Amino acid sequence: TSIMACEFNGGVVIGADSRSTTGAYVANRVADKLTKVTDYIYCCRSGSSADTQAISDIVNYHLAFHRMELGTEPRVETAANVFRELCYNYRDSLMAGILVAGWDQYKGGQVYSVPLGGMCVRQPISIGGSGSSYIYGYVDANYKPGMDKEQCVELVKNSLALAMSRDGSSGGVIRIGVITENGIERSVVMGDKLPKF
Ligand SMILES: C#CCCCC(=O)N[C@@H](Cc1ccccc1)C(=O)N[C@@H](CC(C)C)B(O)O
Repeated sequence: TSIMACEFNGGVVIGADSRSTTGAYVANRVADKLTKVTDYIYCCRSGSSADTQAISDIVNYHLAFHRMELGTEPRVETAANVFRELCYNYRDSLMAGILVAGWDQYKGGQVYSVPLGGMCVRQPISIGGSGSSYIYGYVDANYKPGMDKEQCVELVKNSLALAMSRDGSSGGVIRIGVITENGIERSVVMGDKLPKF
């Protein structure tokens, strides 16, 4: 898996490849790793498909309940803390590297990384999954604070395309999500349209 999330003024851009593997076998070439938590909060999943599906279902349930009690949309930080609580408390039983990203009325666009051990840290830009190993240098060299939505989309597409070209566990299409106060706008970059380097 190759996943990425990037903050911009007014929202976040999330992206993922679409390959699910069992060893070298491609179990699914059109997997959807961008998973809804609330209308304004999504997560990018890497690691065990089963574990990350189970975790995101539980978080979705908790936040739906919290939203009813609260009477307004939950904070992105709250969603990240529910992921962290689960990923930390059951760290010996899980294989889940999750990026939590979304928009709320208090702090706008936010990205929180919840890697394998169950820590939680906010980052303006974050990458994850097996493919991320190949693009740390590219992301460090090309990320600048204060990028707008279009620049973030461009960086996410180029970064994931590079990771997908080198990582055998990543491939397929690039799924993109842009989350703002208006909700999410999804798009897909097909194999023949991937940025070529
Ligand atoms: C059996 C079976 C199907 C296993 C599917 C399955 O979880 N594949 C995993 C790799 C993995 C992990 C842990 C145990 C085994 C196999 C996979 O493709 N993970 C991708 C993300 C998920 C959300 C699709 B990515 O991280 O590469």
